[in-house]
Amino acid sequence: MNQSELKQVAAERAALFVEDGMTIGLGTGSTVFFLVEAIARRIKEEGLHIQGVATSSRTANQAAELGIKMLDLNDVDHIDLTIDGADEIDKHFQGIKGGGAAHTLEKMVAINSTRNIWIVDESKLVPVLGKFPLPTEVIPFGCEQVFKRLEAENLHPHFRLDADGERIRTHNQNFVIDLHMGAIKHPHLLKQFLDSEVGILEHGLFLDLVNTVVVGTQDGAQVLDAKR
Ligand SMILES: O=C[C@H](O)[C@H](O)[C@H](O)COP(=O)(O)O
Repeated sequence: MNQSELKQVAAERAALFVEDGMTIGLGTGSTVFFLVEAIARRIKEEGLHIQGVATSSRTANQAAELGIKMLDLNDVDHIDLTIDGADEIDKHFQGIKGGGAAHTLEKMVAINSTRNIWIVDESKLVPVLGKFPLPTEVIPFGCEQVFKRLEAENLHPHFRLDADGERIRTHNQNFVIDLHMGAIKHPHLLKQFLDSEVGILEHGLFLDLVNTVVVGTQDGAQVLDAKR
C-alpha cells in the first residue's frame, strides 16, 4: 500500500469510533479527507444521527457536501470525539500538527473534546519530534520582530510561502512561521516558551492531548491507546 492508502486504512478504522448521537470534531488534511467520506457513508448506510464541528473551511465544505450536519464551535456545548491527522507523533503520544496551517482551529476543537483520536500512516511515528518543521501562527502586526526573536532563540524560523512565493495566510489571515530546529528534546519547555511569546497566536505542538492513535500499516490498522 502507498502512503495515501495507509492514510485511508487509518481513517476508515477510526470512523468506527463514531457513535449515534455524537457531536464529532473533524480535523483537516488528506487523512481526514478519507475520514469524512467514511463517516458520511456510515450516516447513509446506518442512519446515524451525528453533527460535526470542522477545523477548516476545507473540511466544513466537504462534510456539508456529503450531507453531514455541521455546527460552529460556538454553538455546541461539548464535543464527544475529535478525529484529526498529525504530522509527527513520538513514543509518548506527543505530536506536531499544522502542516496544512490549520493548527490553531484544530487545537481549539481538540481542547474542547472529551476524546481525541489521531489518524496517521506509519511514517508519522517518530522517536523524537522535530524533523517536521514546527508550525506557528503569527499575527501580521510586528511579525518581523517575532521572527527576529525566534531567530535569536536559534529556532531557525522560516515564513511559509505559497507556490507564488507569497506568505501564506491562515483561516484568520495570519502568517505561518515554521521552525526548522531539528530534534525537540524538551517539548514542554518549548511549548512554555512559545505560549508566552507575544505575537504568536498558536503553535503546532500538541502535548498531552491525544487519547488514541490509529495507524495505517502494511498489516492493517493498529489502534494505540495513550495512558491519559
Ligand atoms: O494543518 C493541518 C493539520 O494539522 C493536519 O492534520 C496535518 O498536517 C496532517 O495532514 P495529512 O493528513 O494531510 O498528512
